[in-house]
Amino acid sequence: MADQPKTPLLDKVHEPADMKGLSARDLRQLADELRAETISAVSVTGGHLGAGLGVVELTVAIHAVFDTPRDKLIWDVGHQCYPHKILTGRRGRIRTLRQKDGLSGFTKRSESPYDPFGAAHSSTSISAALGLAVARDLGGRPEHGIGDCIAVIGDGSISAGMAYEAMNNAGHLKNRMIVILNDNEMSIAPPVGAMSSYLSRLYAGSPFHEFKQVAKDAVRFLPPPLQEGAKRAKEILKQSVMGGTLFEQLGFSYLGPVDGHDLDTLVPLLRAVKTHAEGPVLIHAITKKGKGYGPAETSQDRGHARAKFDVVTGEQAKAVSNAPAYTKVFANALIDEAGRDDRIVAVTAAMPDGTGLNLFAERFPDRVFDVAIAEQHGVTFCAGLAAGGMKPFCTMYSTFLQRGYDQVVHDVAIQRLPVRFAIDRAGLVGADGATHAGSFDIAYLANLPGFTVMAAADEAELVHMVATAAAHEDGPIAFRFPRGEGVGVDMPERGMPLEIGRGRMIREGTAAAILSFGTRLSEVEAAAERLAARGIAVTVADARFAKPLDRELILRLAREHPALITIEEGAIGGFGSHVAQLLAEEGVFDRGLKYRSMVLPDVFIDQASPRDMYAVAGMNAADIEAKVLSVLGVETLARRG
Ligand SMILES: Cc1ncc(C[n+]2csc(CCOP(=O)(O)OP(=O)(O)O)c2C)c(N)n1
Ligand SMILES: CC(=O)[C@@H](O)[C@H](O)COP(=O)(O)O
Ligand SMILES: [Mg+2]
Repeated sequence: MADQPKTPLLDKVHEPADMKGLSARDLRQLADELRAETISAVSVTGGHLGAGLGVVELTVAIHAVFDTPRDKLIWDVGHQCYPHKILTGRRGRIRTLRQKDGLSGFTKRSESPYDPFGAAHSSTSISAALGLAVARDLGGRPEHGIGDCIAVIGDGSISAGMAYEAMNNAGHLKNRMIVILNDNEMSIAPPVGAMSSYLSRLYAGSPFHEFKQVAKDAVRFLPPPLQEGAKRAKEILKQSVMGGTLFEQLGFSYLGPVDGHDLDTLVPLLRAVKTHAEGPVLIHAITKKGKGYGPAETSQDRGHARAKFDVVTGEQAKAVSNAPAYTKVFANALIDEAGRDDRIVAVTAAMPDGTGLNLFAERFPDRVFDVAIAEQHGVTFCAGLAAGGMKPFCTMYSTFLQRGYDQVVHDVAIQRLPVRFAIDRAGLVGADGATHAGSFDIAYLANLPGFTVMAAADEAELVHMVATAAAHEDGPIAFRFPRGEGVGVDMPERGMPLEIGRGRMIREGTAAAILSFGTRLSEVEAAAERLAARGIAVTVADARFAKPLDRELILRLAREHPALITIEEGAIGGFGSHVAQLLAEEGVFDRGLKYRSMVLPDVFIDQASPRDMYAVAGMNAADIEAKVLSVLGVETLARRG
């Protein structure tokens, strides 16, 4: 009989409880519909596509077998959580993903009880799941009724040290918890490191296909359906012949590798684990990043991140700006410097493309190192490189450098080693929201003795700062620049080292002085134009350095103006705080200077466009104009947008 048209199932699944009665066939259909919905949604919103497509079956199986939200499901990184969000009551909002007032692109506690732990930075899920499991076993508050604790972590994310710290502890504590290793042999780029090779050997060396056959065969002899899961799963548990894996040595029961797309294997296996597991269990699932969508499966990054795209062709919407991206400007400047200095090497923590070091690698394949998701190691690796006479450029997003901060202090700053920190994604980054904001690096670096801290005001300045860093041997030096495109200034032929601790004048006025650190300068100049139209002439200067400060420039601005305003794309405790400290110590405030420091507000700002996020932060041109007017006591009409 011709296949009957299938009744859509996804429309009937508003929460995981609606999945409990579904047959194996239904679950397979639900997975197909969920995959299609994920592709459709991301084609409209843009975002992380490949990872979510790779866990569609895992998502269906976990929510079918376990009792979320009482059972706690924690997604590592969380970039793969869109199918999870669709199945957990957020399908109606899934097309608001990563937009102002929309759904977060990662898991988020405040968004849903099905998100028991937020993420976005990698390798935290096992620690969090273990914490929840121990809280459960200690009798945590009843309303927190905690059942099973399940961490889903990728092969890239399990390369980070924090994952081993967690497994080391889990194997010691022995509380029941479940780790699902989602092994798709991809990080953002192809994975690197011995761990990745080990996982491949586990997969290659296992009776994977016999394993599948055993699972399939077991179905034929199964007793009545109610015994289905238990019997088959016992077979599967017994078949896990991979004794002696690293994970078992750490105290985990290791199951797998299993086909992470085969629901007929996954569901009984998870049922068996749910019924029989004692202590920590690790299930090694083999999946495909981008699974089920050709343009993702066949792309180099397997569809890791996508702009809005045409579902049929996979064609992505193009960025409109014609100014060069800061990341590309940085990469080309570093390549230029490295062509003249063979001591220059570059280090990334699993972000070769995002940092532009993929371009550097094309020119200097032996002078770039991808240390995997291992920022702590990456920083101290650079310290070792510097101690060995090299000129290492530790190239990390501001937010991810946070992961290696003790290494910055202990291994770089105290030893005053000349590590160069190329800090990309400084300031507010847009769709990735609060977890990826580069808000704190000024504060956490400029307070370190011997550190030199710079911020590029535009793409030309960035070229000069790369040259300055390359030439700087007297201790560690950092330069920061934002995500996205430059302002379209003329570009220099080559970078020229800046005089350390020297800012630059942009325009002269008398009413007030605005001292900018970083790329808010373009907004400051726009504000100055608005003020000039009001007959208020302000001085504008670019500080270039948060450390060492340009004392002469700052004291002169303070002396020659009734008001001084600083601005930076960072939280309190950074550039403006250091200027205030200087002015206070020099007694300038005693002489009545009006001083204001414009910094990011003391809140975590949710995702929106960078412009909208800076509007929330009160740091666009209109806000700067208003700040000057208020400091000068000029009453204003309601502020124009
Ligand atoms: C601490 C940290 N460093 C870097 C990143 C950037 N990042 C996001 S996803 C990803 C790769 C994750 O690979 P894997 O865990 O295998 O997940 P997959 O994308 O393959 O599903 C990286 C490096 C991050 N989120 N957190
Ligand atoms: C999930 C994750 O952490 C990365 O994919 C990050 O979103 C990349 O950020 P950019 O898009 O700024 O490179
Ligand atoms: Mg992976």
